[in-house]
Amino acid sequence: MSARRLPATVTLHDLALAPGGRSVLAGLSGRFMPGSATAVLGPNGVGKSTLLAALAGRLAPAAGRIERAAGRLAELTQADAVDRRFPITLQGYVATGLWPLLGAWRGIGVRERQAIAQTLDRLDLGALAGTPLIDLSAGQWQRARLARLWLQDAELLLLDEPDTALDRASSERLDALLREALAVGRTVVAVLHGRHEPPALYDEVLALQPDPDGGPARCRSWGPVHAPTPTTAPTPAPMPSPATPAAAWARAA
Ligand SMILES: Nc1ncnc2c1ncn2[C@@H]1O[C@H](COP(=O)(O)OP(=O)(O)OP(=O)(O)O)[C@@H](O)[C@H]1O
Repeated sequence: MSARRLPATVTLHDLALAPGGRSVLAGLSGRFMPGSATAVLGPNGVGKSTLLAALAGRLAPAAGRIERAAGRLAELTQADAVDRRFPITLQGYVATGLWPLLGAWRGIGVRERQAIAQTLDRLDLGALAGTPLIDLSAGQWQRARLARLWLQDAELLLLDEPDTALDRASSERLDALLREALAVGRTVVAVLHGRHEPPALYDEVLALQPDPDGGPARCRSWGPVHAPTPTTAPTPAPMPSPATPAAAWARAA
């Protein structure tokens, strides 16, 4: 992964989203900073994937706006959103991740072949390079999708359930890749369905909560996973409310 001069910063300004005309999310304001990994948490149907669709530019805001400063994006949609009956090998599929970098007319050269081979190795897919997509297990397919995402070398990584179907070893490989991306200033936003606490590599949590009156969901909290340690605190005061956004979400669930 190459370092880039133009990191991606994404700012939400009073964002409202209404897929299919249904008001799902409203009043969302905040910023995803370069080098940060944000976990988007919240109960089923609250609008996590909808938010990701908007960040990816697949869904226009119903109100407010999304400001994206520089950088390219790569997106991992939910696993079942892609039809893999298309007759192509795993390697051929992963190689399509290079299209945004190569443009329509440049062919794949030696350097690109090396990048593909290295990426397949990093996700333990080298032995499966010639396998048709349809023959992959769920976990192998998820790793193939991650390999394609990784090859895109994008500044903003949008991930919907990145650890779906991954065993422990594969999850660790994914974490290593994401840590590498964060170390060179990439911005990671991941929807983590059914989780109350994000894995360790996430440093920010955006927790969404449904509206009790049936209106659009809103932001419950958005901030660092670990609250800053006070430098001078002789007597710890009782905490009436949760200390971290993740704790807030866990308490609400
Ligand atoms: N195109 C659409 N038309 C109408 N409603 C939609 C559309 N897309 C999403 N929704 C609705 O928006 C709400 C939020 O869906 P979304 O998939 O974003 O939730 P989620 O938080 O990702 O849920 P889960 O954790 O179950 O995947 C749901 O009620 C869903 O039915």
